[in-house]
Formats: sequence, structure tokens, C-alpha cells
Amino acid sequence: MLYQTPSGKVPLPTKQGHIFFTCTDIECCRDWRTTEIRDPTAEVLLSQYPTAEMALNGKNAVVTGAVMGIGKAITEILLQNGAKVALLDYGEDKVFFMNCDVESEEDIKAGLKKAAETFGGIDILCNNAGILNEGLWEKMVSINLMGIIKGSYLALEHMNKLTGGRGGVIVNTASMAGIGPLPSCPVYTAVKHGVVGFTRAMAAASTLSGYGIRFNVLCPAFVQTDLFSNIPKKLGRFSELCLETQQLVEHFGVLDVSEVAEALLELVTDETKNGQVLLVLPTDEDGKGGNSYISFPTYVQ
Ligand SMILES: NC(=O)c1ccc[n+]([C@@H]2O[C@H](COP(=O)([O-])OP(=O)(O)OC[C@H]3O[C@@H](n4cnc5c(N)ncnc54)[C@H](O)[C@@H]3O)[C@@H](O)[C@H]2O)c1
Ligand SMILES: CC/C=C\C[C@H](O)/C=C/C=C/C=C/C=C/[C@@H](O)[C@@H](O)C/C=C\CCC(=O)O
Repeated sequence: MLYQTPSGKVPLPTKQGHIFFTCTDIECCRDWRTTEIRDPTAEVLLSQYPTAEMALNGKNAVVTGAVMGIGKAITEILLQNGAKVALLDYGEDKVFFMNCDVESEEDIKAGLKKAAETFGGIDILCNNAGILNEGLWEKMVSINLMGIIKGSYLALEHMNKLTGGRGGVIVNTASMAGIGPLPSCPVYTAVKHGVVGFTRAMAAASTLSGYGIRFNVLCPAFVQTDLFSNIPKKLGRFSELCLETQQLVEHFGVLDVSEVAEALLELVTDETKNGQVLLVLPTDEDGKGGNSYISFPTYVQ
């Protein structure tokens, strides 16, 4: 159902769609009947939701690690472009819509099932949940790599065209440390390289087998989030390399989460992108840096 707003026609927001509006002019809202729409605590502004013809209208998305940092920014940009979004995260006071620890296959399975049932299918999965802690390296392997593998495999059950799904796109969050080494974080580097390799192989498997799913991977440099705080405490036995890490941060600069979300949107909406590795770097005053697709050596034509 479409509703006329000052900015054009938009679908009626539903609680399931997690799309809420703030509008201070009650007159222009006279056709809007639900309390959610007038909720003053709403986060998505009407002006950010301008037209019914948005790139992701009718698309259903699932985001892991969605309640803060990059995942929150990803969630917001998907909503602003018309998608419905299920937020999967963990932690007692941070659960928004589904409590989901990506280390647990049962949790992911339940989250995806709920999203598919609530929305009527899944078109987009952002495997984004992750931690940085070289001192707890086994946990980092479990969350940052195994969590992405579990999420991708379980999502295939809903999205794979060969098993009744309608295809779609899976974007995994790796890191610039998935392309080159971050010396203070060898295990983080290893798992992020793993995420890049897994994503590229899945893209090729999907093409060869006809899953109808595109697989792409985001590789941001340093981003201003909680993960990027108290770094010395997160380096474990490599804490003596803190200064070198700080120098890298000064060299590359620090991204805002919105810049990462913009890059994610490109990977989701551009249907020519499959198996792509998108490096997201701050742009400096001389115009150096910015986003670039990484080329890898090819051994098979
Ligand atoms: N911040 C950076 O500098 C940076 C740079 C490149 C890549 N990344 C990657 O981006 C992703 C998001 O990181 P961020 O910087 O937004 O971190 P963040 O700490 O701000 O947010 C991470 C989110 O993931 C959730 N999460 C952690 N473990 C989870 C689990 N087991 N199950 C479910 N949810 C879990 C947290 O609750 C939190 O909401 C991570 O994969 C990270 O490695 C971060
Ligand atoms: C302390 C860690 C904080 C946050 C983790 C987050 O994922 C950020 C990671 C940043 C990674 C930096 C990696 C640096 C790698 C370099 O060694 C180099 O090999 C990078 C490779 C390609 C860069 C291309 C370029 O220089 O433009």
C-alpha cells in the first residue's frame, strides 16, 4: 500500500519493516494512521526516505552485528533505500529484534528463519559481526571467520535458487587486514584474509552452480567504532606494536561508519558485482585513497 507524503508516495511503514518516521508537521501526516509513524523517538527522518522508487524496495535484508558501529550504519542505509531489515546481534542489553550469537548455528538458523517468515524471504545478508582481540584469538576465529561461514551456509537454504530461494546478495565484512598484513594483529589478519578467500570462492561456486546469489566482501581500513577503541588492550602478546599501529592509523586516517555503509550499498545494488573485494580508505586532501576494487592474480582463464 502506498501513502502520499510531502516527499512522494511511500509504502506504509510497518513495525515488521522497522521503518519509522519523524515528522514535525502534523498536518502533512493527516493520512498517516499508525502511532509508529508519529513516534517522536523515531530514527529515520522522512526527508531521508523521499520516494517510493528506491533501489531496495521490496528487498528483505538480514544484518549481523547490527546494533552498533558499522552494522548499525549498514542497517540505516538499507532502510533508507527501501529494504526491510532484520537485526541480529547479541548481548543482553543490545538485542534489538533477534538475539543471535553468530558462534551458534542454532541462533543463526532461528534468526534467518524468523526473518524469512516475517518478511517473506531473504534477499540480502550482511555478515558483519566481528571482534578484535588477539588475546582471545580462538574466539576471534570462531566469530569473525566461522560465524561468516555459518551465516552464509545457513542463508543458502533460504536464498539459493536451486533450493527454492530467489537469489540475492551476501556481503561479508572483512577488513583492509584481509588484503595486507596488520603486524600487531596476526590472527585478525588471518581470519580477515580467510573471509576474503571464502567470499571469492563462494562467488565462483555460486556462478558455476547457479545459486543466483552474488557474494562480495567489504575491506574497510580503520573505522571510528567501539572495536577501534582501547587498541593496546586488544593486541594480546603484540601490545608492544601499539605505536606502529598508531602510525598506520595516522598514515591511512580513520573512516566514518557512513562511508563504509555507502560502499556496502554499492556492493548490494550493483548487480554486476560478484566476487568483488572493495577496499574502503579515507580520501586525503590530495584526493589519494578512497574506494577501490582489488585485483588478484588469476591462474585459470
Ligand atoms: N572498526 C574498524 O576499524 C573496522 C575496520 C574494518 C573492518 N571492521 C569489521 O567490521 C565489523 C564490525 O565492526 P565494528 O567496528 O562495527 O565493531 P563494533 O564493536 O562497533 O560492532 C560489532 C557488533 O558486532 C556484534 N557482535 C560481536 N560478536 C558477536 C557475536 N558473536 N554474535 C553476534 N553479534 C556479535 C557486537 O555486539 C556489535 O554490535 C567487524 O567484522 C570488524 O572486524 C572494523
Ligand atoms: C588495530 C586494528 C584496528 C581495527 C581493525 C580494522 O579491521 C582495521 C584494519 C586496518 C588495516 C590495515 C592494514 C594495513 C595493511 C598494510 O600492511 C598493507 O599491506 C595494506 C594493503 C593494501 C593497501 C593498499 C594501499 O596502500 O592503498
